[in-house]
Amino acid sequence: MDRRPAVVLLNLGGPDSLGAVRPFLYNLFADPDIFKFPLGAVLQKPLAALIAWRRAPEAAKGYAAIGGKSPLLENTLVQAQALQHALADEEDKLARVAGTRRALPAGSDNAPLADVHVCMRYWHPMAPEVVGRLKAAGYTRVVLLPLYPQYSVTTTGSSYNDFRRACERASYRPELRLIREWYDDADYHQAIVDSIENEMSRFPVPDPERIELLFSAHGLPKKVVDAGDPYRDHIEATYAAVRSRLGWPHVALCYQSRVGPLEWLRPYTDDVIREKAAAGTKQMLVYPIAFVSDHVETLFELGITYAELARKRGIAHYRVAPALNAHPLLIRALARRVREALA
Ligand SMILES: C=CC1=C(C)c2cc3[nH]c(cc4nc(cc5[nH]c(cc1n2)c(C)c5CCC(=O)O)C(CCC(=O)O)=C4C)c(C)c3C=C
Ligand SMILES: [Fe+2]
Ligand SMILES: [Fe+2]
Repeated sequence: MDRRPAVVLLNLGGPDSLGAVRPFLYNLFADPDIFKFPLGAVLQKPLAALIAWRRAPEAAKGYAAIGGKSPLLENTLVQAQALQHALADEEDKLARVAGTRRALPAGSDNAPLADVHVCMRYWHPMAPEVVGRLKAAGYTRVVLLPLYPQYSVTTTGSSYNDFRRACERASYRPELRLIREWYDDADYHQAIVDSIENEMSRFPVPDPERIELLFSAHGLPKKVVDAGDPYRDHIEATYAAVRSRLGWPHVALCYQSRVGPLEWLRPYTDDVIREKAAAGTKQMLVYPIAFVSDHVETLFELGITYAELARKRGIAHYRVAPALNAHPLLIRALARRVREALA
């Protein structure tokens, strides 16, 4: 039987309990695409175990503060479901527009263009189990769609390598297509603008002239960018596009979530919060520009840690816009990219 293709949403994954924090961190630090230890491949795993063990108690505090686990899987599953619906509507609409509504399988008036699955990099469901399911179901075409709009070897690159390795190990050879990046999508930009305008209305003085807007992107060690990773260029292009669509006067781009002793992309979000506070900012809105799903770095780092910092420094009204999650314009952007990949 010639099956519909599969679309696999790729995301980072997060611990589903406090007990899972350490093994999740181990999986992350053992990945040479995200963290290459200077002492070479032999020591990667023991050092990953050591760092995971040292970092786990601190990291667990963040997960404890947001309900004892990462909400990333739930949020990604909601996105998968929304995309599944969008692909069904798309098929229906396309067939009607073309005047060639094809005979669809019995009982599925709105058969979707593809079946949407989720695959996480560092916590379940991970590539070996997802690949096993796809193989058993007999998919011969698989589109990989990272939920990272901007490409980095540490995120999309790592997930792609991991997925391909799992296919090889399972002797599974579907036609694989990777949607490498989609930071330039106009619907995605408009979704961000909508979300910012919506959040603005919650300030006591809902006036862009009176709000400092920070676009906070996940950071990356500077040496990764210096070695040619396009992530910073993609972030800057996203920032420029959204900024010109939005037209607000007081905006800045900064980078959060640095880990370890290396220098990361600057300016750091906490430094910018301090600077703006010192300059007298009273209303601040933070938009998590590199994330399309809420998780520990938006809910805890931005929503709790930096909120406390801002308040202590005198910023009376500090808000974080939620990530897009299942915003209809985001889902439309994703559906269009899938359709293009399948064309
Ligand atoms: C654009 C997205 C991301 C990039 C780029 C990225 C790079 C990167 N991250 C680490 C280390 C950690 N990341 C952690 C959590 C985490 N990272 C991302 C996204 C990007 N990371 C997400 C979505 C999450 C949250 C997952 C969740 O639980 O919901 C963590 C764990 C949390 C913590 O201990 O702070 C670490 C560690 C590095 C080293 C890196 C680039 C080299
Ligand atoms: Fe990260
Ligand atoms: Fe992080």
